[in-house]
Amino acid sequence: MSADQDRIMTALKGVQLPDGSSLVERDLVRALSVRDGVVSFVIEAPDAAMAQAMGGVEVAARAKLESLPGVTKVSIVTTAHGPAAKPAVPAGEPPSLKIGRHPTPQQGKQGVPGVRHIIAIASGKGGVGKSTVSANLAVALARQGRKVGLLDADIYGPSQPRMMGINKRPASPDGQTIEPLHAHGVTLMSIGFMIPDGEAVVWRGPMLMGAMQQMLGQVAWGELDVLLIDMPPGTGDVQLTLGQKTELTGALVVSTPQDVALIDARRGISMFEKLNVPVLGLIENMSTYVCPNCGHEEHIFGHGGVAEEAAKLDVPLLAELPLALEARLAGDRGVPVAATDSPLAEPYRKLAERLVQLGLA
Ligand SMILES: Nc1ncnc2c1ncn2[C@@H]1O[C@H](COP(=O)(O)OP(=O)(O)OP(=O)(O)O)[C@@H](O)[C@H]1O
Repeated sequence: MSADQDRIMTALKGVQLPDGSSLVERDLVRALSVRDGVVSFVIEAPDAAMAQAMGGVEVAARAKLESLPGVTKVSIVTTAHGPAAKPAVPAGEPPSLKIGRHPTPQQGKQGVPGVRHIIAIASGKGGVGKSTVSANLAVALARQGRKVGLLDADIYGPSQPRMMGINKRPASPDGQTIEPLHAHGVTLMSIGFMIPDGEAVVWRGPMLMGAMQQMLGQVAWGELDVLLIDMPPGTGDVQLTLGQKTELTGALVVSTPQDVALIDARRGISMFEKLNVPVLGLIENMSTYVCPNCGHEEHIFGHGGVAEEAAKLDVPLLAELPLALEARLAGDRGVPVAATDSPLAEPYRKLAERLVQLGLA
């Protein structure tokens, strides 16, 4: 624990619970993070009733911390550990499926029963089109008759509900397993279906590890040829957890040809190498821009960078995907362009075909 974290924990020792004990004494503080004066943590109450009684405690904890020198912002989320009280749970909703619990101990890397390949789709940098590629590739594989799952693990901004055009809370008839949703022939699960906007952003290591374990192990994925995981950008806790704890077939790294994107992509690739996760190939997105009016082709973000990087790393450049307004509009509409008859579906069809030929999907 860092000196900053120590200081916060010491202050929290003075925050009393209704029964006279303290947050620290009862060991209810989770995922404490202190960065640039911003303090965030989770109060994990033992049950829903106690979580509800925590309102005053949250206010007191916030006031106490805000009075400390150097603290500029305090963000606290209260969650309940274990099942909610029965009457509070509407019928059909999963009572014991609180996503974001602590991980259960696990020996070594684990696969998902019934799933042949698990492929992480990653990028070094946000906004390069990783979610767009994940959605379209999943749909293109499904159109080729493959049984495909898509797990949206982008805790910072789950975009698959929007891109795949479906957003509702999955059911759990037995209260243990989560039934995934289905869209465009793809079996789909998103962290965004299960938690309120922004909640996961405050999670750190163990909470994220627990959430990933649940999304892989508690979801009834069924028999799949391939499960694609749309990762958060960068090289954070989700990547580490998945790389260390999940039997991944490998990772696909998406980048634009821009130098800054490539520098970040390189960082991502080196992380996967350290975790012994094979980098299956690179995908260049926003490769060229073809003007819809005059047909002129422009390399807006430069050209050839991703191909050079792939050659250097001795991994295949699996696709060069054009920058096209239609692709963005399709994503915003909830019908990925790969699900349509547009010529823009073609590069995704080829990418899917290539993965099947390589025995990866
Ligand atoms: N080839 C493309 N042509 C046009 N627009 C695209 C293309 N690829 C992605 N976009 C658009 O760029 C934006 C960012 O894409 P996307 O969300 O897929 O990126 P991301 O890498 O997953 O970002 P983040 O990691 O921040 O979630 C979206 O609005 C998307 O529609």
